[in-house]
Amino acid sequence: MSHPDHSRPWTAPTAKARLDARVQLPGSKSLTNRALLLAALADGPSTLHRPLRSRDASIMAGGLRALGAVIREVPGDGLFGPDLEITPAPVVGGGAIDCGLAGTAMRFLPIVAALGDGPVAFDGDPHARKRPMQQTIAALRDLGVRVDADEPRLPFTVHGAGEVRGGELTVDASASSQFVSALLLAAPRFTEGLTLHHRGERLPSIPHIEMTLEALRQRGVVASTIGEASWRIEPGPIAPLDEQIEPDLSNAAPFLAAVVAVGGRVVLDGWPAETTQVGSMLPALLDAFGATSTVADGSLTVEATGGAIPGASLDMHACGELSPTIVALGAIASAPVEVTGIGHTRGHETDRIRALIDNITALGGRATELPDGIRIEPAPLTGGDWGAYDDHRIATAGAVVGLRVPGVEVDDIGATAKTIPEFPELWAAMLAGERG
Ligand SMILES: O=C(O)C1=C[C@@H](OP(=O)(O)O)[C@@H](O)[C@H](O)C1
Ligand SMILES: C=C(OP(=O)(O)O)C(=O)O
Repeated sequence: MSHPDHSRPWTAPTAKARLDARVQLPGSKSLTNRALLLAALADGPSTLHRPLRSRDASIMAGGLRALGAVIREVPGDGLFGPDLEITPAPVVGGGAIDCGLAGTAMRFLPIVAALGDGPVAFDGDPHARKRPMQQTIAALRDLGVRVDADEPRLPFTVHGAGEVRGGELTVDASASSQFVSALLLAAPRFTEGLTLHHRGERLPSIPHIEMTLEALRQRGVVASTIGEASWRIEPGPIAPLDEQIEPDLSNAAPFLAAVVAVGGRVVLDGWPAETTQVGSMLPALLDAFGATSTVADGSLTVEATGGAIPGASLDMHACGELSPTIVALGAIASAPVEVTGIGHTRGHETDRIRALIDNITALGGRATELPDGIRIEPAPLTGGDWGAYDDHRIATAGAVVGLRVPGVEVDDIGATAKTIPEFPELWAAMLAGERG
């Protein structure tokens, strides 16, 4: 698929007719980046079929290469690019890793670097330097690993000493579940494994921790939940695995929300029978907005009338990554919509609560900040600028609003390159009613 120049403002297409489309989406970011990391630490080569190809996935692969792994492209079925073959090697230090804006890279890779034998310098995009990192640095220091950091955030240098003993550790993962996942993923390689406890005011995105545990178990690691917010990873080898990556169900959110906005029907192919992705919550979320979702023969079908969008009050602490799309529906709903449990998304690619409120308000909408969320009151919207703030999900939220509001100009649709570089083409194909 070609990638036109998306550096100029992108006028979100307004839907002219009810949808009738079949959509196929690229691989999951969270599954791809876990599979890459575990393959790099495994005791034999692995192949990933249909991995995600995007900025975050390249950053993870590049970081693992800097730490010694050999990752090469091999021919696949070509749906969204080649497959990847990963050959592990002992973790080496001495390099530098640019984490871009990828939370998975900036939280997961420093723990892998600690297994190596020398310094690894970590940095990222300007906004990455604002994302919460103090728990990564504190956890490494508690594990006896030297970290040089002027501030408790990027940039910093991890000094691997060839071994991490592990044992028992407590972290506060209130700001991101990724602090927990990072430690669990590397823990089979700690001499004593790891007993990890979270102690803090909240724990967001628990399904992503489940995804981490499941990815470990699929590779023969003994990984268990031993309390409300405690986990145990036994030390031992990580088995190689040839795996087909599921489509990114979180990136399905705007495509499926489009049905609620416009009416008609979208069929999403490759819907897994079982999954640890938070996108599995989308059918229930969209049904709360009057849609009807059915799963049959490996596809999800979402249908809706395209009439007035009802109000809803949703606690999204488990699936904050889906909240920008749901807030976008709130902006075009006919009754108040409240999304709570998403205070931690202030530390995502941008402060998502601020970005959504500013964008909706700029179009004439009425959105207000709650201690841990957003409330949107119905108001007529007019076209205007929609800032992406380097955030793929804020950019695609603008696309959803633009389905009903003519003249929504997303300033940087290229932000979608973080996890779905094909977004503008796939969006246009859905609106054209193309059958995939
Ligand atoms: O582990 C992962 O792959 C992710 C965990 C979640 O992070 P938070 O717990 O910071 O929300 C999620 O929002 C992010 O997109 C991906
Ligand atoms: C929060 C997200 O990303 P990251 O992995 O950078 O934290 C996201 O994709 O919604």
